Amino acid sequence: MKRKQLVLIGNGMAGVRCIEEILKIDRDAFDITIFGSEPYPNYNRILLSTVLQGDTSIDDITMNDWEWYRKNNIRLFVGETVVDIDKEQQLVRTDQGRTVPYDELIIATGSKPFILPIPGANKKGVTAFRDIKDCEMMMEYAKTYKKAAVIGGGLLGLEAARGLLNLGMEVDVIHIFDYLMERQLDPTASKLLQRELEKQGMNFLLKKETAEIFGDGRVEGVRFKDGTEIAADLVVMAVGIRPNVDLARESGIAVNRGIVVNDYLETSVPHIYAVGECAEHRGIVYGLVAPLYEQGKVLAEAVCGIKGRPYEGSVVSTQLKVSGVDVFSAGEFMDGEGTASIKVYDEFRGIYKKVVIRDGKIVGAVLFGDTSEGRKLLDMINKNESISNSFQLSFFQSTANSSNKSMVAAMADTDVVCGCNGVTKGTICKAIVEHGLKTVEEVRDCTNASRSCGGCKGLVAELLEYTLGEEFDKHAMKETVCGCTTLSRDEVIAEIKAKNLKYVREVMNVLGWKNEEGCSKCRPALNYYLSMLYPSEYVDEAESRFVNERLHANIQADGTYSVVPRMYGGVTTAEQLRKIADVAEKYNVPMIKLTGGQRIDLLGVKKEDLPRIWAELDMPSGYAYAKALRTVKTCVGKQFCRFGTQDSTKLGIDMEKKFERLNTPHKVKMAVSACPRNCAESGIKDVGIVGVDGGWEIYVGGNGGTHLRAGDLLCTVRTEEEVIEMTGAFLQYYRESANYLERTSKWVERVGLEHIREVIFDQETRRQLLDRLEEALAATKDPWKEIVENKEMQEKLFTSLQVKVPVNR
Ligand SMILES: Cc1cc2nc3c(=O)[nH]c(=O)nc-3n(C[C@H](O)[C@H](O)[C@H](O)COP(=O)(O)OP(=O)(O)OC[C@H]3O[C@@H](n4cnc5c(N)ncnc54)[C@H](O)[C@@H]3O)c2cc1C
Ligand SMILES: NC(=O)c1ccc[n+]([C@@H]2O[C@H](COP(=O)([O-])OP(=O)(O)OC[C@H]3O[C@@H](n4cnc5c(N)ncnc54)[C@H](O)[C@@H]3O)[C@@H](O)[C@H]2O)c1
Ligand code: SF4
Ligand code: FES
Repeated sequence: MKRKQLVLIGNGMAGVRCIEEILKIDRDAFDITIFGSEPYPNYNRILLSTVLQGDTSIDDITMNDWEWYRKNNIRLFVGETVVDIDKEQQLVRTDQGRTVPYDELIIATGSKPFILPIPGANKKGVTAFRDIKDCEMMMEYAKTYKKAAVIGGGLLGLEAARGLLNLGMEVDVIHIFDYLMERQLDPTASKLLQRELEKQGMNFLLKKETAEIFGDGRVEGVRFKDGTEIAADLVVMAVGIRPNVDLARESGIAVNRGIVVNDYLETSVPHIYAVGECAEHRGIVYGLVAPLYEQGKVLAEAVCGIKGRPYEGSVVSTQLKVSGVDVFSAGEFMDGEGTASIKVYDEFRGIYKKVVIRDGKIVGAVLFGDTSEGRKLLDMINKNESISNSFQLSFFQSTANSSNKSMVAAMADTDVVCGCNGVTKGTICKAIVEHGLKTVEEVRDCTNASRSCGGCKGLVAELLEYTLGEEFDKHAMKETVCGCTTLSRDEVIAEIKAKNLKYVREVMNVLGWKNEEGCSKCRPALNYYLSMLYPSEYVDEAESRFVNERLHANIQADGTYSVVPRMYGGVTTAEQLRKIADVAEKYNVPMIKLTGGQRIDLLGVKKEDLPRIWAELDMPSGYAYAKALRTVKTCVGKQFCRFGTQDSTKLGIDMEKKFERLNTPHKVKMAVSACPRNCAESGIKDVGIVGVDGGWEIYVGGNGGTHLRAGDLLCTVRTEEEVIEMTGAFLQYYRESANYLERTSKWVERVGLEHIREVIFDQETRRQLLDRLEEALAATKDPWKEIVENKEMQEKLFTSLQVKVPVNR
């Protein structure tokens, strides 16, 4: 039988979850096509706050990697926007001129951030906080600028403000009301929250209405309606969202605030459904994932022809993702006509709890300082439970004893543990026992619990401990390579050595990978570990690499690439500059830019032009895309600078020539300055060299990125040869003992400087490290040259159009 055509518009959290539910019901019912305007596979938008706060990286928030789409035979078009729905012919058209027919169509276009219509709102330096692009822009700005203003003291504004503080900025939060988060908190809880956030370093401007954002081209400040103003280099607008309904409205589908849907998520047009933040159900548009996932479940059944349980609306609860702050809010949290409330306020410990009661039933709650009862309260609201005397007693008692250690034991099987995904204690415990789950990641992959905001991870871990007893510690405390295995990095490496495994697939097969294809986390990691262990015999598996490394160029936001040729020590010649200029002119390169690492970057290059450009440049790859040595930045040094005590340029060039092309767990940046004035910024590099009288200081583990860290002084040596020797031993030890994707800054902190010193100061160990380093260096080749000389590789990599491999910067 011919499969029906299912099209999803919007590759976001709600739409893709609905597709997952459909696949669970009947994986063969549809040919599925998904369009997404953003250039990524489905990612966890919620965790952008965590990315900005520095607790996770953009690379780690992918929810469904490219492989998932491939395995489920889903045609995915990213960076492509649907611009028209022809409901008569049942077709969608995209901005790339593509036309796709549908039998069933799901609209999941989410929301657009609301941008205040005030003068200056389009200035450089003003951003919303909605997607990866916004998040990256803020992280980039924080490297250069100091003062941030966040407009909007709601959930998003406060999470953004915390992130910007973590990035080293001074943050003013501008809020229109006289207390924060008025949509979730009552004034008492809000004031406690404000006090806590002020302690963390936020500054609040309450009851302020923004009139204008001023600045000459770029943002310089914010002016208010009362005539006052503040300075700002970055302005983040977090004043709410608006459902993204233009496409539906223009296509003649009934739209109110959102796309109007019934209890089966059907719109006014047959065969067209809407789900997520773009949908309006019974007059309500939701902006949190829990209700959107509930909608997705009902819609999946409806699309598959099962008219089961209808969607009847949700009671929402929220928690703020700011460390050190526990706030919870659910349902009707403000006192009103016909309600009474119970309040507990422990001013000394900063704990406030309130439940709102109507007709003897709990209809809402606000908790601050101790949110352990949040889930229980939400459950009671959802189940319409009457308030009992025992509840009242426990409500008062738990303030005095707010430990939730024994909480999981006391929970009923029907109690919800993961609010975002609606997963109960009973479901989790059953899955742990039936599937032999041992880690939080395994529980997540099996039940979805903890897959969204991650706020329930602690409870899931406690449930594991409760269910597994002693067995838990052994497994769960260990960081596994990824969810495909229960083995840690060290265990995998030990097994590879012991069993003499030589290929990525072999490792996955022999070590019992749960997902036989692996995932975007483990495949590049295994590829690296194998190349590190067998440098001269291992054949690199390009398909296990991220797209940048596979194509030897950095993919840009618009799908073009950048080309950075190697310029040893940041030194160039007239001849090289002429070649670069010629190439840039011939291939219409839209931007030529100097990088922070003293290189020249040709931006906006078409993929198919890459091999010709490399051939014509005839310069080595600058590895600006790789987990390898990127650049050695140098200061002018004693040759020209009157303060210079050493020849930093020569040493920088020597170091770059020595270590170029060396594969490392993450990118490595170096710098050489010829005196402590440190013009090459040696203090914030993975390896930073500083000239001092009679020698060189070697600093390690510095980082100038999101996690700013000054390098630690490893040692002081006399000669350039010793610098290269110590650096080589340090790099090799890092290669051998760091986790894949662990920067030296994190690695040095994890293993400790003293330990690194003990290892590399020991002469015999150092000699062995250097021998292994030489073996690895001997096996490297310049990748650009290799491709220029190999027509088959050019054909395979640069002329086929669809390369869908993981992106990682
Ligand atoms: C920083 C941040 C933190 C958050 N934290 C939480 C939290 O802690 N808890 C919580 O529950 N919720 C949180 N949210 C809200 C949550 O992320 C959203 O509710 C959820 O992502 C909405 O899912 P959606 O699929 O409806 O929309 P989206 O995830 O926005 O997906 C819609 C997608 O459709 C694409 N699209 C739009 N129009 C078209 C078109 N015409 N053609 C093709 N593609 C199109 C968009 O580009 C977008 O990628 C947070 C949101 C942000 C921004
Ligand atoms: N932890 C979480 O659950 C979480 C975190 C981030 C975002 N989100 C979701 O993302 C969406 C967007 O969040 P949001 O905080 O932007 O929306 P929101 O509507 O919840 O809050 C916006 C806030 O901005 C304030 N505001 C409006 N106009 C203003 C102005 N001119 N000046 C100053 N303040 C003004 C409002 O009073 C309100 O408190 C929401 O759906 C939210 O639920 C949830
Ligand atoms: S670091 Fe010292 S030697 Fe190098 S350029 Fe700066 S002042 Fe001159
Ligand atoms: S509560 Fe958000 S992921 Fe479980």
